[in-house]
Amino acid sequence: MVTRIPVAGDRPYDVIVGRGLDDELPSLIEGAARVAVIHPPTLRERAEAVAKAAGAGTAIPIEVPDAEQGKSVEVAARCWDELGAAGFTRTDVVVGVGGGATTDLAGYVAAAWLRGVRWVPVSTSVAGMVDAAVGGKTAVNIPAGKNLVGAFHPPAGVLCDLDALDTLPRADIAAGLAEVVKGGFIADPRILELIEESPEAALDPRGDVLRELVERKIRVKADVVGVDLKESGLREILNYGHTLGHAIERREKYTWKHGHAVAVGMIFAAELGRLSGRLDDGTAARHRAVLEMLGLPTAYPESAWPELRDSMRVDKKTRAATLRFVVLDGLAKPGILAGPDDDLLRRAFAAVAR
Ligand SMILES: NC(=O)c1ccc[n+]([C@@H]2O[C@H](COP(=O)([O-])OP(=O)(O)OC[C@H]3O[C@@H](n4cnc5c(N)ncnc54)[C@H](O)[C@@H]3O)[C@@H](O)[C@H]2O)c1
Ligand SMILES: O=C(O)C(=O)C[C@@H](O)[C@H](O)[C@H](O)COP(=O)(O)O
Ligand SMILES: [Zn+2]
Repeated sequence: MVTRIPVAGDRPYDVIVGRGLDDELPSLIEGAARVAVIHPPTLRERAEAVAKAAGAGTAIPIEVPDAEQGKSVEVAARCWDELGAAGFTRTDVVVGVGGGATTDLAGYVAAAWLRGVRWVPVSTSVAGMVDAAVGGKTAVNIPAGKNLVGAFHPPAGVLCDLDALDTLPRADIAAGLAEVVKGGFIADPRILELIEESPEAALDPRGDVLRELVERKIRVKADVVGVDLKESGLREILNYGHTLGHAIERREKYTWKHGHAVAVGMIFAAELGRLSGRLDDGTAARHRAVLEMLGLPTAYPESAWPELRDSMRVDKKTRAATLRFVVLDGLAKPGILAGPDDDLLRRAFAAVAR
């Protein structure tokens, strides 16, 4: 069974979820003479299969470092050199095969090449399928922070082949579920119930529960990015837990999984909402409970606070000197908390400090 989830916008596209989806690729790359297949070493075989499925176009395999190591200006520049050497034109297509880090890189390579060529994420991780591959946010990291250089560049279509999850380590399935939990708190509480009913089923890559969670979270994201691609308002809700999360990732030099940092960041954000009188105690406590069920981290060293506090200044939601956080006014009622004072921030951090 194949599910097609439409994403609206100037150039609408589908997120395709199912098993054995390689036959879907040719229609997404129609008219391309060249197809650059950007992938990390862990997914070389999968990338070869995708290159074969691309059919008529000449495949240009581009192997990049794994995970966040690949999300750099230097790696992007190497990809552009390879596109230049291959004579890559505006009718050619970039395909990213991998998790969220690889598809963020591939999308950015496509966004900047000739000022924007088509791209297709073939997503192979939970975080990639439910979040990174959908919505056209592409980026690389720089020393000043996470995703600080990038572009909004929607894909031509997204392939989420659930068979890929068979080889995804359990820790990465759980980390991807942190983004699914985010979708539960900001928009679709049924997601939380499904995980609470059976965390084991949620983590099983062959089961129906994980598929339902993946599809539900994609719908949450599609509904938001379909009306606010460039994050001029509504889209900010997808950043729940990310203000602190990105600061943790930067402090850990990107050795922490993104979903782990977002898990800690969501508990902090829930506490910010609670302490500012906007979120009830029960919903705040539910954050820790559901994230713990999935084995996700819920604490971070207390001594890191001054550095994290500084790092949060470069968050993209900041306006002038005013820090802005996504908080909840109740379950599935996201809002913005602008300019909380330092004492409130520190007290909220106490909820995760160890
Ligand atoms: N653009 C967006 O809107 C958006 C949304 C969410 C996350 N992100 C980004 O996505 C990244 C996190 O995503 P991620 O967790 O997928 O990261 P990732 O790409 O680093 O993948 C995690 C690990 O899983 C491995 N992997 C991926 N698929 C596999 C498979 N099928 N089998 C075996 N191993 C596999 C990768 O090689 C890597 O080691 C972060 O960089 C985050 O900033 C972007
Ligand atoms: O799509 C969005 O918008 C998000 O914020 C989704 C996040 O899960 C994702 O990690 C995104 O890359 C963060 O964006 P950033 O603008 O804070 O870098
Ligand atoms: Zn994220």
